[in-house]
Amino acid sequence: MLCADNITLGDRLDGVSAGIAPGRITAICGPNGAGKSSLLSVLAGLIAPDAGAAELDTTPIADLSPRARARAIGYLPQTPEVAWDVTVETLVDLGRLAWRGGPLAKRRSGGADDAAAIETALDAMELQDLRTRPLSRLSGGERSRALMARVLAGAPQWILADEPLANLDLAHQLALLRLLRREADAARGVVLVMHDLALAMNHADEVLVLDEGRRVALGEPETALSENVLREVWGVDARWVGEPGSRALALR
Ligand SMILES: Nc1ncnc2c1ncn2[C@@H]1O[C@H](COP(=O)(O)OP(=O)(O)OP(=O)(O)O)[C@@H](O)[C@H]1O
Repeated sequence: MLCADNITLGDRLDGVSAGIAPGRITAICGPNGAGKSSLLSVLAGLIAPDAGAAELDTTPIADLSPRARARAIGYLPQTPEVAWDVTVETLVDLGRLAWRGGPLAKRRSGGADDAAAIETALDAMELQDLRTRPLSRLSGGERSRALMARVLAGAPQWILADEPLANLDLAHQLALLRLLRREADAARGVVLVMHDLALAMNHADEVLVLDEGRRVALGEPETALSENVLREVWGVDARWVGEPGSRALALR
């Protein structure tokens, strides 16, 4: 269980509590500036809150060693930028760092587990043809897929991804959603910041809605993203059409 316990962070988050279970896809939704990325960063252990705590299976995330945290939680940032212009396969290889022990020389070249995890991640994100390409010569969506492959290569127990679908075309969006569903079915935790409310409605098991740093709703998509919530939080008058699982938003 990944828990936000009364998290406060400046004027970005105001006493947010939420228990997130593994084996499910949880979407974090809300308007621009609502605090979604801030909460995801706190849950990933990248930002220390001013008050409250993020906990993984009752252990404060701040108490985990960097290596234990990196093995448990894979984090995909919102912006697909990378400091070094490495190749796709080098980037994905970096996702294995937390699994390499021993002296530096050994850490530089991975073993069979590393190689298998890297190949699986490259396959999953359809990056084999681009593996030797430097990141500076990729499109935005390709770079996003490479960053997601780095997360997958680490085989984390939890995947925390900030708008992982934003730069992807429709086919790659659906492929990634299928992959994340398989991860959840394998009892891993999947937490996604999502702006596309129809994708959240149709693919998430649970939705946490934030507004102005506060939790507004947490529950099944049909409840957390009800037409009332859309009106109150987003100020949008819309109705859900279609069947559960294939809902679309119609503006009034
Ligand atoms: N590093 C920072 N220091 C201080 N305030 C920040 C920082 N990053 C973001 N903020 C502010 O905190 C609030 C929440 O930002 P956050 O990025 O968490 O929102 P978000 O819900 O992810 O928004 P978006 O949908 O635009 O990505 C915003 O008002 C933002 O201006």
